[in-house]
Amino acid sequence: MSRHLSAKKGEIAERVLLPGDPLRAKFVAEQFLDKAYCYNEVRGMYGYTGMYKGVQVSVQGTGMGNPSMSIYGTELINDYGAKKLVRIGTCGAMQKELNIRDVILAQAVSSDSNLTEKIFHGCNYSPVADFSLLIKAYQLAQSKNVNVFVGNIYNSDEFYRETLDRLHKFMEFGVLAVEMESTALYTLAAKYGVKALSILTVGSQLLTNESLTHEESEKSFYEMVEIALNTVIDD
Ligand SMILES: O=P(O)(O)O[C@H]1O[C@H](CO)[C@@H](O)[C@H]1O
Ligand SMILES: O=c1cc[nH]c(=O)[nH]1
Repeated sequence: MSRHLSAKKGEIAERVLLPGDPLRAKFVAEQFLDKAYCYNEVRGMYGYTGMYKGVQVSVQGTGMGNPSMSIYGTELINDYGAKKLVRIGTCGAMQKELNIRDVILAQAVSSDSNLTEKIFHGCNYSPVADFSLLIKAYQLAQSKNVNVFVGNIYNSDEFYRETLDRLHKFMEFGVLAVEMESTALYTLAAKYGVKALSILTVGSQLLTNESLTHEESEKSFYEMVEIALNTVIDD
């Protein structure tokens, strides 16, 4: 057991998928994993372990935002020995060529969070994806003809913003999309010497105000989840 997870030692796999929404964890376990069992219900943050193509994989909800991701990520790595962590999230698209349901691989993360400044004594730090996971996910996406984009994303501590100025500045510099957990994930992975990648499905297009409903969202994750699972089981 850890502070926020009730799994016993050995109940969580070294390969873990990380959706923000705990119900997405349940959905992935039910739709994609064999012999899945729920190892965590603490705070309703569901976590499951099962088998995918004969390999043990876990899927753990992380909640929203860097602080919540930091808690679950730290415990998964430190208390349970997670080695490959792949976020399966949603994001808001910030470039016009991106459409709802497109898939983004977050190569690098820009942020308005001061999480890394605190760690690095006021200096900038660039959280980046693990290259071996990134290239594998990209090749899988290409082989399945998924509309995939690779690049810089915007990690934010705000969902509802006082001003759109910062968002527009990131758009101007080609940043693909906004989400709320990848700074914490990539920075933790670097700290502990494990592998991490964020794969995101476009759930809303900020330039047109189009967005998926909750019901539509669930069905839109198949491509992202298949890419994530096949990436994480690869050695
Ligand atoms: O769909 P998830 O993985 O939660 O990701 C995105 O959705 C949430 C905001 O609605 C934030 O957590 C953001 O990062
Ligand atoms: O974090 C997020 C996710 C989707 N859309 C946003 O505007 N922000």
